Amino acid sequence: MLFSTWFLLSTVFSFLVFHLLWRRQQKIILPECIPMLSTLPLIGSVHHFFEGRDLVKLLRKWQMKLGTIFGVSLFGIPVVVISEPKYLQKILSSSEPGHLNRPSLQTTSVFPPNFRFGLLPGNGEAWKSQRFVVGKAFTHEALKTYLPTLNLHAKQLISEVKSVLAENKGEPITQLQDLLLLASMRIVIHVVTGKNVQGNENEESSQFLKDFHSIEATSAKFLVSPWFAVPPFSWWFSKERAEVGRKGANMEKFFQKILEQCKNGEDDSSFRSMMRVMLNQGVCDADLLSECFWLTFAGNNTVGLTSLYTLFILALHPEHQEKCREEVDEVFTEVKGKDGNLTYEDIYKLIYLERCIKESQRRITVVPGTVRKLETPLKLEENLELSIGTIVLSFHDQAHMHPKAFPNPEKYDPDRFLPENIHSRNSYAFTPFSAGRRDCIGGKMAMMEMKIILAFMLRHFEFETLDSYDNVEVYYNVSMTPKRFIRFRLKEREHLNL
Ligand code: HEM
Repeated sequence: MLFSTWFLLSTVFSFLVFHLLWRRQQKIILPECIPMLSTLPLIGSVHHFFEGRDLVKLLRKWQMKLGTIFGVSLFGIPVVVISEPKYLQKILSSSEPGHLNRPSLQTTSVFPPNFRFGLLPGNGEAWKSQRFVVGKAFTHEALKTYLPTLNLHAKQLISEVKSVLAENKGEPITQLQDLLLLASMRIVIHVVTGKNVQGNENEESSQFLKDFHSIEATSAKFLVSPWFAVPPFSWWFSKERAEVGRKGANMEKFFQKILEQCKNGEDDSSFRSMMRVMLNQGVCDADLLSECFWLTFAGNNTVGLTSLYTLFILALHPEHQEKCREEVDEVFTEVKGKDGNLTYEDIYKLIYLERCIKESQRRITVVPGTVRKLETPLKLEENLELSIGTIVLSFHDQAHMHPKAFPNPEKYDPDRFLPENIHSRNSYAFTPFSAGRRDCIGGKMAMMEMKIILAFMLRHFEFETLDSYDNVEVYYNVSMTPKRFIRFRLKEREHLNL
């Protein structure tokens, strides 16, 4: 009896899935002139995903074979992958509401159910009004007020690196990645909530950090496979699902407590946290807490990893490292007498460092692609139009290696970002923070943060690495992450008497 019920249910279920996939496959087709990965009935090109486990490596391989625009079918859903700057411009510069939405697939379902609202997962009118609200926390005036916080955490990072060096007694160190990720996490939480969670003295905040890292790791595990295009069966039946729900509830309590303090005027009054900015504009508690989660999620790994790759690449190129350090030393010499804190004006003087960060972002693009789901057709050329329902994947990773925009793309050359060179190429050729109306809202803050972290690091240490471009494998884990820790050798600049 039990078996026959089970058999009947699974037959009906399989039929429904089959029917759904079949209908979907009939509906949307890509223009014929776009080269496609070969397809099989129902599953489309999904079998190709078994050629390797790293999504970005696969996309690079297919691009080599098919060109800077190609199509993939995921169970009948057409995906167009583009890395040609003129096509990136078409999708990213569009302000047409039907070109601004991200596909709401598995992406949100693998996160805690209480965190469904926010800029990152949001779409349509709700996204538009939230972008206006959150935008007020990212104006130049607001960014200036975050500077003492950024300096504070950069100094804390230096003392932590010094402790690690003392423990390692001259041996190479592998802890830079963890230390940079922790620093960028503390910064973003501090700026978002107004609360400093530095140090492990507070059990509540260290539990929060643990829960957050665990949710990041779980979401990465589920988001890196092609199954993201279909309802997340693997997620519904996973053991992680209940865990994520529980941790999400704890994290909400953590944010809620800070919100109560904020409402009672007990928050850090030296600047207006993002939480306060939202509160002042009347965002309801549930939405506000959810947005705090997404801002923290978007703004920690990205900054920590980009800082790590910049230090690694500067360690590979001592001549550029030295030029950055000369610039940093000059700025710090002038800084003396201002609590050793870098000001907004100081940061603007770090021009060569900024060029090196950008060139590092070009070589290793931490967010390799961005997606949109078309709700109105998109014209790429006079006779090339993508229809409603198509997913457009802007593959920034490969746009950054386009030889026309970046001749000899393997070469590390910060001068590519001299003003005259920037002006001579399509501005959509370099888009680490994406571009257009739905670009990274935190891009300017991230650049400011990275410049402060790296300026302090270069001021205090000289960097060498035991690794090379060839043996540091960076794989897609939502952000591009090193497969194993990069090995550094650091020399403290004691002679400066800092
Ligand atoms: C190096 C650091 C960072 C990189 C490389 C980066 C990159 C990106 C990219 C590529 C997007 C997708 C844009 C699109 O779909 O077109 C994005 C979105 C976003 N980022 Fe960042 N990001 C960084 C740091 C930050 C920081 C520090 C914050 C905030 C504290 C932040 C908050 C966001 C938010 C909220 C979105 C969603 C924007 C929207 O949909 O309106 N990011 N970021």
